Amino acid sequence: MESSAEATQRIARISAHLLPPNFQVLSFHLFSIMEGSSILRRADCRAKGGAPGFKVAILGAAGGIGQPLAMLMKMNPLVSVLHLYDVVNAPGVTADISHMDTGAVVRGFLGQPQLENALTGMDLVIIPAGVPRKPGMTRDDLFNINAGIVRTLCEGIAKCCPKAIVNLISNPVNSTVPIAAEVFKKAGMYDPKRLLGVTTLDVVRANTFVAEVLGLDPRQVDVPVVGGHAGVTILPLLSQVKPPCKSWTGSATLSMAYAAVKFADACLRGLRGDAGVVECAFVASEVTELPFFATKVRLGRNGAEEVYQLGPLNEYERIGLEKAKKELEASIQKGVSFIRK
Ligand SMILES: NC(=O)c1ccc[n+]([C@@H]2O[C@H](COP(=O)([O-])OP(=O)(O)OC[C@H]3O[C@@H](n4cnc5c(N)ncnc54)[C@H](O)[C@@H]3O)[C@@H](O)[C@H]2O)c1
Ligand SMILES: O=C(O)C[C@H](O)C(=O)O
Repeated sequence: MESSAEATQRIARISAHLLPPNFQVLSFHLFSIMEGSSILRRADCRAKGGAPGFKVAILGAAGGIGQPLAMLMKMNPLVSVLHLYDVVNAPGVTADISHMDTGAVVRGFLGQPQLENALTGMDLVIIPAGVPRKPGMTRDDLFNINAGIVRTLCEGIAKCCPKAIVNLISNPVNSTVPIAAEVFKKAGMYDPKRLLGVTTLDVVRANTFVAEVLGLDPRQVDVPVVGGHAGVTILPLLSQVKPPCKSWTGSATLSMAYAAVKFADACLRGLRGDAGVVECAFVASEVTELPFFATKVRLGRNGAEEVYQLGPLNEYERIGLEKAKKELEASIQKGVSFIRK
């Protein structure tokens, strides 16, 4: 094993050659920023000496969502360490992202044997791992493959970072969140506040569409989207749009990465202790008779510290709510049975 003095000398040697022709040499070394390499220990030093921040892992980091999500999290000043895990292509994505001259230290982890190292010590785990829909499929069609993937990843979280906040993106969210909850219950570490299904894309879309209709900047618009994340369970409460108004394919990856970062950033601000951080999320809930439901939640040091009520609904929304609850109940049950069976 290389000593830290030797590592320092080696890095100094590399730095001395920081001229364009020598970028090949530098790249060679940077491309070894995978677990177990000597560069990793340098990364550890930077993490300790660098600006304080949170440790974040992305599981499924080489995918359509994972890659732009990793890029955006590397740009987030609240992140000090970024772990990128996938069953394919993690080394290449890690090398690529690590070249960005922002503060977060990036480390890559490839395949199941490295899952535990990827998760150990993490404050926030974001999960976009699993298969996406193809044309003609429903999100529920993904259940058979993604349920097993989410179970395995959550078993790792239960073992290695049981206090982490979990942002679950993998579809069908209406079932994968209950699956995660059951895995955590089995492991005896379930904290409902720390498990959040990411429904931010629905909010981001609703804000954008409503802003377009109203001729506003989407950043000025706030549309609560409640229920769940599939078909009729996605219920935008247009009667509660702010500012108030009188009228009114394949799988997303880039807008989803944006939405995931928006939500993850809110979780990190909550962890930091910022006041008044509120987002919609699919969480354990008593707002309806169902055990999970998406509404606005207040994010704090412990995750979803307060789950808000639905507020007044108009007639159209009340009918939508009943339809949403019926489908949601079946999806939740399906997830629970997958683990309890
Ligand atoms: N919650 C939402 O709003 C929302 C929005 C868009 C997509 N999604 C869902 O997110 C998931 C990912 O979508 P995508 O477009 O990035 O898919 P993708 O196929 O491009 O990427 C998925 C990644 O997961 C990895 N993966 C597969 N099995 C894994 C395992 N066991 N451990 C770790 N990584 C594993 C794959 O190697 C791949 O890199 C899909 O289920 C999709 O339906 C959710
Ligand atoms: O629709 C999908 O399959 C992906 C995602 O859930 C979305 O809302 O775009």
